[in-house]
Amino acid sequence: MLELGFLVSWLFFILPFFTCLFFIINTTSYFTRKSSSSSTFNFPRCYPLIGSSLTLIANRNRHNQWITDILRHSPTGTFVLRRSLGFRQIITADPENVKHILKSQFSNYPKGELSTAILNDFLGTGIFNTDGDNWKFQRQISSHEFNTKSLRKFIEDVVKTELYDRLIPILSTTAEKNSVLDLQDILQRFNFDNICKISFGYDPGYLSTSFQRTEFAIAFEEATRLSSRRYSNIIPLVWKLKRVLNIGSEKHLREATSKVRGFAKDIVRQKKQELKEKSSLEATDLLSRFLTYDHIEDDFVIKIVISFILAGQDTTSAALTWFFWLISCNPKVEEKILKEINQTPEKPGYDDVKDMVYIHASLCESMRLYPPVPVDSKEAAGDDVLPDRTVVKKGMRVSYHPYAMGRMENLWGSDWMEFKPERWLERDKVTGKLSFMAKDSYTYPVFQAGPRICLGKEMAFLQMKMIVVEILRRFRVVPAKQDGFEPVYVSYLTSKMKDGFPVKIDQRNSSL
Ligand code: HEM
Repeated sequence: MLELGFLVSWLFFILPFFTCLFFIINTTSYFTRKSSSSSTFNFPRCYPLIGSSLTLIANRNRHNQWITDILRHSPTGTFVLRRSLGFRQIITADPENVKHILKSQFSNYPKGELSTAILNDFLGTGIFNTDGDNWKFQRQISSHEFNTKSLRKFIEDVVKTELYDRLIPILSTTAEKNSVLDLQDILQRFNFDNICKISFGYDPGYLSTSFQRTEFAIAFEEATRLSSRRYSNIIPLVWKLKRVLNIGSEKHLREATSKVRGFAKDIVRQKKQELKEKSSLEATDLLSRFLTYDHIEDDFVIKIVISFILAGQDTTSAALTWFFWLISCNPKVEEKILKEINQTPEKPGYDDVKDMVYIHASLCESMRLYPPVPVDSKEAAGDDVLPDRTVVKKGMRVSYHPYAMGRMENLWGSDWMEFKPERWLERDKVTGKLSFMAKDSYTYPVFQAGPRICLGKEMAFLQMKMIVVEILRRFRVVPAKQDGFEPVYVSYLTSKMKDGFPVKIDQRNSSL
């Protein structure tokens, strides 16, 4: 009944709005900005009141690809997207602008109110969704989780157990039965177990032969998906209204977040008990580390830990899904990877994987084309001018676009569309040894850059390299859908392969 009442009142609002809109479109002139570099490319048309919303809606299923087309045709690599009601968003693929936003003028570009409001119900003021001193404090404590000692422990205890006890047996069975599995789903499960162990010291056992969906993981996925849906509302008022009325997606979001919180609360209670009983317990997970601080309330700790799970959850699985797809299309790269694997010990450790430059380069190259976080936005705290002379007004949303940046000819050359790990490598003329040549982090902001650069970058590489080595050493990953299968890149908060990545697993013979 409440929903019906809401719909009727909503229609009363929306019908006159769209009637006006139709009138405006048909009677007022619009302008189309044309690039000096391309006379054929049509920049989005912009109308009074609704801005470029029509083109935005028309491209909603290929948003990243559409923005990339625009940025590739913009003479400066920057574009001002006019949204509805006069709201403007600057989107850039210019490394100088990225450096300005993420480093030189860092304090002028916080996450801002719009973004934090969207994620507030789910993440509260956890590290991923806060600015200023609160962010600094959380970053400082969390960074202990990423020192060399912790990373070594992570590889030896967490990754290896998940790999040898769970992932490899599942892949072996799939190979024996000649069946098909969704590699994206498997990698997400792997990742979820890992990140829960790091954050909570708790193993949800999500990757298992039964492929059962645990309640916590389902609620977490749902909360992530529904929170990110708020970003795609052309008019933010819509989700805010639904939230107040507790209907539709907002009702589901409330249920999902309360399940996640309830679950996290139980774990905090158990962990506190554990810490009380074993006063000398070494704080090895993030939760224990925060709980050893006085005057921090449980609710605050819960928000930090949930933020952490979100930050590390789907990123490495997204990166690896696209990596294995690219490898299956590029047998020469696979050969070189196998050569590198052949030179490492049977069960490699932290130091072995750290030094694997060809795999490292292949992962970077794969994330250039398919970054796990395709776009990142800030909000201008004050008026400013970007290095390319784009004028920024206080309150504007300013975004940089790693997906588009990985596809810019001026940054990567005319062969930007090729998957070429060699562009990250240099061979020493005397020794013949390959070494990795990092790009500057503003040209390649896949992990963000500057003071807020991803805390888990090194951990992510270690984990991904370990998985690549141990999978490719034993198996060949073959897409189940052959002939002309073209996966589709979609993004929520992180990127995904639409409809998953169904694969067959072929056992390799032992000589590689
Ligand atoms: C391929 C894997 C990964 C990629 C591409 C990636 C990328 C990113 C990006 C783009 C951000 C900035 C987000 C923003 O502020 O809007 C970020 C932040 C962060 N990442 Fe990652 N990430 C990865 C893996 C991980 C892992 C495995 C962890 C933890 C175990 C992690 C922990 C964090 C944290 C805590 C932040 C917040 C840092 C801050 O705001 O100071 N990330 N990451």
